[in-house]
Order: sequence, then C-alpha cells, then structure tokens
Amino acid sequence: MAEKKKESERKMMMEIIDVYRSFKKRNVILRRAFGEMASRMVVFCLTIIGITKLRSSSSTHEREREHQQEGKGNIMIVEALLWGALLLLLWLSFKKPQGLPPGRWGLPLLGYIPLTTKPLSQQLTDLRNKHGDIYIWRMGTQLMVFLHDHNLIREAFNRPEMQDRPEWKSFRFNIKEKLGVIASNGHVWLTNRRFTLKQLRDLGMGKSKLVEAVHTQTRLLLEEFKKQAGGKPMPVPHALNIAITNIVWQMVAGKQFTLDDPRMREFEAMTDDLVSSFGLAAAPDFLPWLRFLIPPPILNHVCQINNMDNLRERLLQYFREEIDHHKETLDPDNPRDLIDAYLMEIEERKDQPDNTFIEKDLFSLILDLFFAGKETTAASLVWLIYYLATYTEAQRKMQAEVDEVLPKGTLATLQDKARLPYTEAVIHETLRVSSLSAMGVSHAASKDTMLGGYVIPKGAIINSSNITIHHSSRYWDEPHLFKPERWLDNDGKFNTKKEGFMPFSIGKRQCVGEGLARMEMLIMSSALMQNFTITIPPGATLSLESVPGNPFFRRFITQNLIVTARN
Ligand code: HEM
Repeated sequence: MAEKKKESERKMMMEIIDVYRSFKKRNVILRRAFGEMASRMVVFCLTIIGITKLRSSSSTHEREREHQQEGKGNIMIVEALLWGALLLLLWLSFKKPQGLPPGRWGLPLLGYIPLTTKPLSQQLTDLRNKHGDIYIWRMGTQLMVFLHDHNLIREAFNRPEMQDRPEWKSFRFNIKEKLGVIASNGHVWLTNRRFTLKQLRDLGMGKSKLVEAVHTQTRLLLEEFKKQAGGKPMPVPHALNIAITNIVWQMVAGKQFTLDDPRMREFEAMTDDLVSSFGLAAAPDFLPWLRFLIPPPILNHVCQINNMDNLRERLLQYFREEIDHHKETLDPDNPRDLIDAYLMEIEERKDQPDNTFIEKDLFSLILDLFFAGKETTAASLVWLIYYLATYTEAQRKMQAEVDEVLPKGTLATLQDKARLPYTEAVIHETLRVSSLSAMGVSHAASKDTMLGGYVIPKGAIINSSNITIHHSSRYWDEPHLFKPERWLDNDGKFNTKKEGFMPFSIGKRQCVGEGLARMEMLIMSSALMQNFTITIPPGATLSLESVPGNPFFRRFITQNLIVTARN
C-alpha cells in the first residue's frame, strides 16, 4: 500500500514538472507582460491548475480513490483559489509597479494606446513637459524609457547594464543569431566594435584609401550638380546617396561602382526598401503575442517580414560574391579592406575557444555598416544643403571662408579642418538642428537597476531623446534658430561644445563611424560651396520639417532647389 502511494506521488511530481516546463517554455510573453516575478507566479498558478485538471481527468479508478481520500470538493476549492490568484495577478498587471518612472502604463499586452492624432514626436515632447527628464511609455509589451537630459543619458549609456540592444528581431534584420555590431551584445559586440574602429582608423584617417575615395566620390558628385546647374528647380541629386554608398563599399570591399552601374542601382533600391520595411516588421517585436494568434505565413506577409527576409538574402548575395573573390585574391602581407582584415582574423583565431570571427558574422557586420553608414550621412548632407539654402547669410559666409582657404578646384583634407572654423560650425549646427537620429538607437537594460532615482526593470528599452536636448533652452540660446556662430569664440575659432550635443550619441556604444561621417561632411560640403550657390526656387518655401510618422529617424522631405554654378 505504502509502495503504491509512493509511486503515485512520484507520478504526480513528474506530471507537475512536465506541466511546469510546458508553461515555462511560453513564459517569454508572460515575462514581458507581467514582469519577472509575477510571470513566475502566473506560471506556477497555471501549473497547479493544469495538474488539478490532469488528475481529475485521470483514470476512474484513481479519481475514485482521490474522491475517497480528499473529496472532490477540496480539488474544486483549490482550483477556485488558484483562478482567484490568477485573476488578482492579471488585475495587478493593470497597475504600474511602484518605483518605475512616471508616464504611460496602459493595458497588459497592449500597453498605452494614445487617443490622439498628435504626431508621436509632439506626444514625446508633451510627456517631457509633464513628467520631466525621465518617463516611461509601455508600447505593446515593451517598456520604453525616454531620457531627456544630457547627464542622465551619459550616466545610463556608460553603465555596463545598459549596453545591450533590445531583443527585437527586426533590429537584426530577422537574423536568428545576434551577430555584427549594431544588434549584438557582450563579447561578440565588443570584438566587432573594436575590429571596426581599428579598420576605420587604419583605412580612414590621414593618408589613406578612404580619403581618396571620398575625394573621388566628391568629384563625381560635383559633376552631377553641374548637370543640374541650369536654373531648373530639382531635388538634391540621388548621386549623393550613391557617393556615400560607394565610400562604404570602398571601406568594406575596396571597390566603387559607377553611377550608372545597374548593380549599384539595384543595391541602392534594395537597401532603401529594407529600411522602409522596418516599421511594419517591428510590429511583432512590440506585440509578440501576434505570433500566437496569427498563422506565421499571414503575419510574415502582412508585416513585410517575408519582404525583409528576401531583401536581406539578396543583399547578402552581393557580399557573398565579394567575400569569395577576396578569399581567392587575399594577400596577407597587403590587406586591402575590411573583408581582407576579417578573413585574416578568421584564420588567426580559428583555434581560440572564445573566437567570434566567423563568416556568418562578417555578413552581418557588412550589412550593419551599410545600414548605419549610408542613409545617416547622406541625409545629414541634404539637411545641410536645406539649411544653407534657407539661411543665405550662413551660405555666403561659408563660401567666403572656403574661397579663402581652399584654392579653386582643390578639395579639403582633414588637415584643413582647423582653417575652416565656419564650415565646421555649419556642420555642427546642422547636426544639432536636424537631429537625424532623434531618439538615438535603443539600448536595453540587461538587469534590474536604478536610474535617476527610479527602478528600471530588466528588459526595459532605454531611448535618448537627442532631439529635445538639441532644442532645449537649457543647453542652447535661441535653440530654434540655425546659428553657426554659436560654435565660434570671439576670435572666430571653432569651439567644441559637448554639453547638450549628441548627434552620434554618447557612452560605450557611441557611433563608430563618427570620424568618417564628419570627414565626408567636411569634404563634400566645402566642395559644394566652392562650386555652387543653392537657393530656394522663387515663390516657393522650403520645409525644414521631417517626413511625419517616424519620430526615431528624421528623414528630410524631398523638395526642389535651384543650383547655380559660381564663377
Ligand atoms: C551623420 C551620420 C551619422 C549619424 C548621425 C550617426 C548616429 C549614430 C547613433 C546615434 C548611433 C547610436 C549609438 C548608441 O547606440 O548609443 C550610431 C551607432 C552606430 N553607427 Fe552611426 N551615425 C552616422 C554615421 C555612421 C557611419 C558613416 C558609420 C559607419 C560606416 C556608422 C556606424 C555606426 C555603427 C556600426 C553603430 C553601432 C555602434 C554600436 O552599437 O556599438 N555611423 N550612429
């Protein structure tokens, strides 16, 4: 009899463990919805309810025995209590946990859905005015934390527990593994970051091929502007994007495409398309339970995830061809570019136990560099042109400086930077007012922590509101004005101002391409001003607003301008 009882208890234990495991597998969503502790309790309650169900539906013999031993009533009471506990937890999850920053909490699984048509950027500013420098907004299941103060952001982004990226699949182009540099964490991220920075240093600054590439592309760009310089209103030529893309190609694979190469056109179209598929593809990251409700083929189609997968694979095919060609022609004594350097690392480190250099990672790294280095720099240059066309006095001053420092037909180098303080001021002021990366690039808390006196739970998404800082009167006098002079001291020398300026972010994940982007902006903008005057067509106005709908990336609105060649 005692043997049988023991056997039945053992069986029950096994059942409990099985049911607990099956619930735990699905715990990701619960954790996002309820938080770590509460989700464990939910899993526990569901497990016990599952067990009582299992036992009550087990063999008639056993059930009869149970009825005899404990009575059916007892099971029902336990079940009722557990359902009660579950409902209580659900109710509690409607309530914002204590200690979190103030802000929008909303409903479990859905988050806070605003009942307003105000643009998202305006809502974020309103929240800043209402709650101060740190607030939350639960979007779907994602707890978003917004920071609006320079020091707070510096503190957060230098903390080891706030270096990770969110677990969003769209962030890594739907690649399963966390590879490359933008969306990876920990050892893989650090190794790739160091490697990329070293490459940019070796290839870029001072002497090198990358400076030559910027010069080549600038000359080609001037040719395209020249074609446009006939008084006819036209948008900034697309050749600007191609020039920037070619500079990344030079850095990665030591090559540049011609402007009319169909492969370059196709590559451009695909990268643009990939960027635009982001918005929808991110939906399941914010509402992960959609994956349980909607069959994957439908969800993937509606959210453009299929499109993203397709584009990514086609882009990777470009890189695959380059990598294969590099493998065949690699000379270890004379590495030509980033791919060569990476292939050498693969070979050198293949026997090291913590090696992260693998081919699959190289694909992700290249994709990251195109993604981060192309649209950002090209759009910043268009913003610079828009501001100079609007603020004609600033354009005139910049032209005067360039004429004085650079002999006609000469392109600037980094050595000229110190002699071009007004140009530097225009570049800085453009980066400030345009605030392209308006909310920075999201970080995620890797453990429960505190910031600004509030609890930041593990998994919370941290966003730096660069745009409000760049437009805050706390840091800037007349912040709404485009005023390059604010960057100059009384002697007209360029004066770097760090506080309240973070177009490339701050902290340990600060942009790795900052040096390259600045160099491109210096060389290209000074060349344009040396050769052309850019104006708004008579009777027209030029909007300095961004394309609505994306508060994270401030895309300029495509508009016509008049380009006039200077004598
Ligand atoms: C004007 C142009 C650019 C702007 C405004 C810009 C801005 C940014 C910002 C705000 C971040 C986020 C940093 C953080 O997470 O805290 C970032 C990261 C990054 N940027 Fe840029 N960027 C520009 C150009 C470039 C270029 C030219 C490259 C390289 C070719 C590049 C490569 C990267 C990479 C790889 C990261 C990820 C760094 C990491 O996660 O450790 N960026 N950039």
